[in-house]
Amino acid sequence: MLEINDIDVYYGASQALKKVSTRADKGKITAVLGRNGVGKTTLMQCVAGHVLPVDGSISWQGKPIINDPAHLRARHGIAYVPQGRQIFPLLTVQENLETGYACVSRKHRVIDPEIFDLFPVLHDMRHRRGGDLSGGQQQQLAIARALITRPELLILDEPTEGIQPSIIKDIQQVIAMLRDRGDMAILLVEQYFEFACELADNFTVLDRGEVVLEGEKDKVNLEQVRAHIMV
Ligand SMILES: Nc1ncnc2c1ncn2[C@@H]1O[C@H](COP(=O)(O)OP(=O)(O)OP(=O)(O)O)[C@@H](O)[C@H]1O
Repeated sequence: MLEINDIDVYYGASQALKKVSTRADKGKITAVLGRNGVGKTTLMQCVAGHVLPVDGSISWQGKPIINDPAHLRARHGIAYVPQGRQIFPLLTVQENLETGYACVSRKHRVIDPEIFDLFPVLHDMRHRRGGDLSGGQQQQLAIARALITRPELLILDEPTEGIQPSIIKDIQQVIAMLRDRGDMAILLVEQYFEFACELADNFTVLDRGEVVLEGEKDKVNLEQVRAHIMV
């Protein structure tokens, strides 16, 4: 579904990604792992359309998208939950969710009750401001906002960062459930090895902008994967 081949990215003279390739398939989770600053977010931003590689290709559902702007990719089913969540603190939970409407046709501009089934706390807090939510609740809101767009590719950039363990478990269950539905590909950036390991079907491990390990979970050496993300 999503295929990334040999992409190179530069920030000025500094090369952030070197010939990076990976893929994401329907009903599967590809975990992108690596230490701080190795290029994980840059890779996600290339898929979402916020960073333009100088070389290589990205195709989504068989079509090249590298020149498509971010809003078009969102309309074509690619949803990005950025690192740090980036919810709107002064908008209510309901209004934050409604910002996702921009990517969908008029008839789909409703909040699917399933979203509140997945995240009941958001229903209870729907009239509260986003900024009043805990970090974990904000992460749930950011994922829910992405789901409003009915994505077929969900990009999650470090969803466990700064979140208390009980909510991490809830988020893990939701991500597993979305995968198991079988109609969505998921790209998951993580530094928390156990979380990634429980969820991943495939791994892509980056180090200094390069893929140093990749493969299906039952074929890669998990201790090697772990070693690459230990500080
Ligand atoms: N906008 C930018 N301008 C210049 N350099 C950048 C920019 N964004 C990222 N970088 C640099 O590119 C490299 C990769 O950064 P990136 O954020 O993609 O890594 P990461 O693996 O996601 O790190 P983290 O886990 O800390 O989020 C780093 O050296 C970073 O300093």
